[in-house]
Amino acid sequence: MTDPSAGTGIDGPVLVAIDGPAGSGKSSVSKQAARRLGFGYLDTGAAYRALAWNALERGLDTSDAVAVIEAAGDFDFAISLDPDTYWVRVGAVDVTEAIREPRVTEAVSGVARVAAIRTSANALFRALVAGSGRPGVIVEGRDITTVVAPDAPVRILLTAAPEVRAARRSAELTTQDAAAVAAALHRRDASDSTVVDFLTAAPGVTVVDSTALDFEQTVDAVLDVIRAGIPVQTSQTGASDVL
Ligand SMILES: Nc1ncnc2c1ncn2[C@@H]1O[C@H](COP(=O)(O)OP(=O)(O)OP(=O)(O)O)[C@@H](O)[C@H]1O
Ligand SMILES: Nc1ccn([C@@H]2O[C@H](COP(=O)(O)O)[C@@H](O)[C@H]2O)c(=O)n1
Repeated sequence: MTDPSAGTGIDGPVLVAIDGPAGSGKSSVSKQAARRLGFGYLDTGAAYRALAWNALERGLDTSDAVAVIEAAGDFDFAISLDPDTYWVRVGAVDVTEAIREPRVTEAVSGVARVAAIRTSANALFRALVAGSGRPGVIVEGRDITTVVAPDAPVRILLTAAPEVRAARRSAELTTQDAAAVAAALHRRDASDSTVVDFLTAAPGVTVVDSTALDFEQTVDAVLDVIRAGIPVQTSQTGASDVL
């Protein structure tokens, strides 16, 4: 069930929803756009990754829904919404780097396919936005435009051609074989897209295709969509303008 006020900005921060496949630029572009707006930034994939990390640390089978639910039982998750100081913690452990390890990336889809986990995660995401203390939060993931915040005033599907996404990811992971990196990325998209649809834009969702754009051009394209969608008070007369 969705919170009827989620994303409207009436009772809390404005929510900007961004979805897209692996390597489309969701986290890097959202983080930079949030900085430019003074907004918070919420990386929802980090929650699924941290839970996968927790399960692996405990030696649990991440393809077993019962084991995954067990791992979620004492899961003490915390994340920064500050785009300038990003961190992720499980209990006292800083897992910001550890959740990017290939073993976690391989396991995360198994964790994310468990319906009970998704329900709890979505409630957590809405609570984090509501308590952010920011005028707005850019929330990125796979089902933000459709499930977490379908009523958000700005909803974007950020995409790029599969070979371009694979090349960008491969450029980050220079110690790994490029073909293996591309195969892992496409395998994860195939698995994740059986659970939620982030490859086609739902009605009302704006597509930003970064295939032919560089990073800054993509940030600007996303900011254009946000500014077009969010009216804010800019004068003491109460006149409405855009960011
Ligand atoms: N328009 C762009 N042009 C060039 N490089 C880009 C562009 N957008 C993003 N990148 C780079 O592509 C890589 C992947 O981006 P990022 O990690 O933000 O993707 P993502 O969608 O969050 O991926 P994942 O879902 O796997 O976490 C990063 O190195 C980022 O700097
Ligand atoms: N809204 C979301 C966000 C993420 N997932 C799952 O988490 C994995 C990691 O996400 P990244 O954005 O860090 O790559 C992703 O592969 C999905 O399995 C999700 O299901 N819903």
